[in-house]
Amino acid sequence: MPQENSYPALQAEGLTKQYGKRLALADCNLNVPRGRVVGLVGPNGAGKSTLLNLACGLITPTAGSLRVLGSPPAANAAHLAKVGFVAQDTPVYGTFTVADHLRMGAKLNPSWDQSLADRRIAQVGLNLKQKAGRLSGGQRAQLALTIAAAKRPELLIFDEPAAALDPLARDGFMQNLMEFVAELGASAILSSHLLSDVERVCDYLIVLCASRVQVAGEVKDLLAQHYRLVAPRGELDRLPAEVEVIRMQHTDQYSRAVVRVAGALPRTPWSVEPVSLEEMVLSYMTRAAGVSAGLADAMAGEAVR
Ligand SMILES: Nc1ncnc2c1ncn2[C@@H]1O[C@H](COP(=O)(O)OP(=O)(O)OP(=O)(O)O)[C@@H](O)[C@H]1O
Repeated sequence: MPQENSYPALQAEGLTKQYGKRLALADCNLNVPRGRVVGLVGPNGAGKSTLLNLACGLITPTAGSLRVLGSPPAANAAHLAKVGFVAQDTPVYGTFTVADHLRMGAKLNPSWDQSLADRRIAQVGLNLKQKAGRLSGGQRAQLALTIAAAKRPELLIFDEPAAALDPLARDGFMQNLMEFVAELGASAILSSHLLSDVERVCDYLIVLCASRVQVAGEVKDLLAQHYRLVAPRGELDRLPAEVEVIRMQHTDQYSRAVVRVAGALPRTPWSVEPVSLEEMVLSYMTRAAGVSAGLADAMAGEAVR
């Protein structure tokens, strides 16, 4: 039997979720190691919340399997204590004070760390006597993060944690999140539309589009495997088989391709440039959306360099 610590944070095989006839997640395979901060990105309706809700055991799969920290989601009380979840709307009890929330957290969680909770509440300047219903969106998010972290979970799951926050509050929230993860020695998964946040805090990436995992892996490995090729128009039409074209764009004179190569890029006479995380993610999203790159670029008024 492998040691419990050797289990991945998240392992999905053929994971599928349908709501009635609507397919929200289709045949997803994932193997996310522990100790990572995972960015889950994808357009609206891609299936991100569905995947996170499955991981928390709030909903069950239609087919396939999912293991979280080596067990089925929410397998038992001990497993529930290992996972901290902050839902999309950072729900709090409006008539409860901040102190009430901490007391409730302490009662419900056997591994509750009161000193961590007190310290964080003081750091982010929350008033213990204030009713949670009167907190701003950013303060609510900080309270929800504090409660999730004071459980001292092994895995923190956030569904768009910073969506409602202004840039300054978001910056502080992301900083706090990184500190928590480092302090707890935990793994974290956060869904986000904000690729700059993902770039800043995540070392593992999952791109989910049209209900399917388009690409997943360590950010540094993915960035090392993707390139932008620029060549006279038409010259990129016959690339070697080991070069996977993720996105191709054309102008009258030039072609530009974002490609993935598992090993070394074969020698080419063309311009080879690194891609940013944003360009890589957008390339997968465009491919998944089945949008003709030329049409999309024409609509966006984008010029090929
Ligand atoms: N409870 C539900 N009942 C029926 N359909 C649902 C339900 N929840 C989600 N869906 C559908 O499943 C698909 C995936 O939704 P999901 O909320 O997982 O996407 P998402 O990537 O989190 O989107 P967003 O970025 O907009 O939050 C969508 O088509 C959505 O309409």
